[in-house]
Amino acid sequence: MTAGARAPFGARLAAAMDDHGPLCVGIDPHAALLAAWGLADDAAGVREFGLRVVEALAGRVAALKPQAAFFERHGSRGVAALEDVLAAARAAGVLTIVDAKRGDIGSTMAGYADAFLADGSPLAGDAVTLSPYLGFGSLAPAAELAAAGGRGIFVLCLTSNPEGREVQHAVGPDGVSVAAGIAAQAATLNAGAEPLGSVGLVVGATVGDAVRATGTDLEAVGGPLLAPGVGAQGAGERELAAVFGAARRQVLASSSRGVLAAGPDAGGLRAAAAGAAAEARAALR
Ligand SMILES: O=c1ccn([C@@H]2O[C@H](COP(=O)(O)O)[C@@H](O)[C@H]2O)c(=O)[nH]1
Repeated sequence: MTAGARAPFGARLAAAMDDHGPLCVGIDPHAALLAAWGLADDAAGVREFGLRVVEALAGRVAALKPQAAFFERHGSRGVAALEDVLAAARAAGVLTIVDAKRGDIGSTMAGYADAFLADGSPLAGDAVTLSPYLGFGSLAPAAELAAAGGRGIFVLCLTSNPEGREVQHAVGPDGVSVAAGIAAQAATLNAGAEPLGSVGLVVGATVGDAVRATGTDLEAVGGPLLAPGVGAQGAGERELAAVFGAARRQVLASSSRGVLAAGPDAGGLRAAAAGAAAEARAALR
């Protein structure tokens, strides 16, 4: 599909969430999961793992989120496996968020943008996760390329791990927390976009009262909120509802191991994803 023909990512994601529920399933081929699925811990194993998840869940969940780290740990062949998984997802018509968490000075960010967001790149997904800790403005090349091609970005804001607080809760001389500042800059980029902008944030479902504590206005972001931490990290319906409050309709809950542990049987994966999607829908309606 050419860039001109592709609707904005935010609109495509909103439609997919309406159709399938607010759930993204991560493709995280951990060594332990590969063993449990009877696959080798090598590039062929992660490729087969990813292809099976795509085959089982395309058309049944709003998005899939391959975790680049588990492919990269197998070197160039692992990266080629990620390319194959992304190609299969593209062919199956399921949205992909490449969880790569890239961040660098602007001129290098342009390289990452070309890798993960350019038409024709074998590593391109529909969106990519980015780290704003070299300054939100350093992400501009990715935000611009994403917007031009109908793709999206998800910027780390309040991550699901407890260590994130030391950076994300820090308050600057203007009295604004790092997290709130990131959210405000995302809101500026999404201004006027309906029904959802294409600049999303990552806000873990495990963060407790961090949204309030940091003064982060998630509703004003106007973009999707990718919420990892569901399932294996302990968050469920109660946490999703409590963390996101009035911003709940923007939330795309994300679970990897919580669903993947039900594999390799496609029926098991589908049942686990359907259960997680139903829980997310109930929590976020
Ligand atoms: O704040 C964050 C940002 C990203 N992640 C990623 O999501 C999945 C979570 O996997 P589970 O098996 O569901 O715990 C993983 O790829 C993380 O790198 C996150 O957990 N928290």
